[in-house]
Amino acid sequence: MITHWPAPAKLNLFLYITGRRPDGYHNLQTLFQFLDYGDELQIHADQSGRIQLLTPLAGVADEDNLIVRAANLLKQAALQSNRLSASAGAQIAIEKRLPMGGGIGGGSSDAATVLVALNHLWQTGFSTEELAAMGVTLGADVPVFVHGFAAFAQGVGEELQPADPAEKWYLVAHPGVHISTPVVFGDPDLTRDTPARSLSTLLASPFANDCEAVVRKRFREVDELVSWLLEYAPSRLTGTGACVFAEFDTESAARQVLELAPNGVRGFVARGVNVSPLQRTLRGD
Ligand SMILES: C[C@@](CO)(OP(=O)(O)O)[C@H](O)COP(=O)(O)OP(=O)(O)OC[C@H]1O[C@@H](n2ccc(N)nc2=O)[C@H](O)[C@@H]1O
Ligand SMILES: Nc1ncnc2c1ncn2[C@@H]1O[C@H](COP(=O)(O)OP(=O)(O)O)[C@@H](O)[C@H]1O
Repeated sequence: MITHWPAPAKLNLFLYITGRRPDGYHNLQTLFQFLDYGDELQIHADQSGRIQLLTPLAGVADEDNLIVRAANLLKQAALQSNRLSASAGAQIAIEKRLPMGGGIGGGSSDAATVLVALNHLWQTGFSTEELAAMGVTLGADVPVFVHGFAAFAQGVGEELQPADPAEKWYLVAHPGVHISTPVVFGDPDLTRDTPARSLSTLLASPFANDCEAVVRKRFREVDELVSWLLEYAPSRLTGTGACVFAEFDTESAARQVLELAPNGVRGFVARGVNVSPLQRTLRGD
C-alpha cells in the first residue's frame, strides 16, 4: 500500500503566447519539465464517507483547497459510474514545500497527485486520459502532472506532446512578491502574437518566456532577481512568476550561487526530470 505520494514542481522551460481566444484565454506554446522536488502528500483511504484534510493551508479554505476539490471530483465521477460506494473516504495530509502562486504549479500538482493516488487506492480504474480530463476543470496545468511526462503543450496547455529536454540542475528562486496570473495575461503590453513554431524549431532556438517583460516591468523584485541570476547562468521566469530559475550543469554550481542569494530571496536547488516522481511512485520505481 503506497501512503506517501510526491507532488513535484514544474518549470516552463519556455513559454510563448501565440494568440488570444474569443473567450479571453491565451493560446500558448510551452515546454514543461518536472523538478525532483515538491510537496509530499500522505493519503489513507478509509470508509468514513468523508474527505478529511488533516493539514489546512493558511489562507486557503478547505473547500477551495485543490486537494479537497480533486478528491471530491474523483469521488463524484466514481459514484456516477458506479465504481465506488458512498462510504469511500480519505484522510489526506500535506507537507507543503512549494511556494503558493509561484508559477511552479504546486496547487495543480497537489490536485493531480490526489486524482492519481485515490484512483489507485480506491481502485476506481479511470484511465490517465480520464483523470486528465477531470483535472483540467481544476486548472490548466493539472493534465501535465497527471500524465507525468515532460511535455510540449499547446492550446491553453491541454494539448500535450511528450518531450525530452536536457535534465539540468536548477536554482529556483522566489523574490517574495505575489503575482496574479490574470493581471499578467491582462497587461496591455503583453506579447501575445509570437508566431507559432514547430517543436524542433523551438528546441533549436534560445528559450524565453513572453510573460517575463511585463512581469519585470511591474515587479522591481523580479527584475532585480533575474538581472542578478543572469550574472551566473541562463535564467528566466517560470509561468507567470513569481519564481525565476537559473540552469546549471551540476548541483554544486547551483548551490554555490544559492549561497550568494540577496536578502529576501528564498530558493532551492533541484534537478529537472522528464518522468515525474509521481509516475515513479505509481510504477514502484
Ligand atoms: C500560464 C501558466 C503556465 O504554466 O501559468 P502559471 O499558473 O504556471 O504561472 C498556466 O497554464 C496558467 O494556468 P492556471 O494558473 O491554472 O490558470 P487559470 O487559473 O486557468 O487562469 C487564470 C486566468 O489567467 C488567464 N489565462 C490563463 C491561462 C491562459 N492560457 N490564458 C489566460 O488568459 C485568464 O484570465 C484566466 O482567468
Ligand atoms: N493545495 C494547494 N496548494 C497551493 N495553492 C492552492 C492549493 N489549493 C488552492 N490553491 C490556490 O491556488 C493558487 C495557485 O497556486 P499554485 O498552483 O501554487 O500557483 P501557480 O499556478 O502560480 O504555480 C494559490 O494562490 C492558492 O490560492
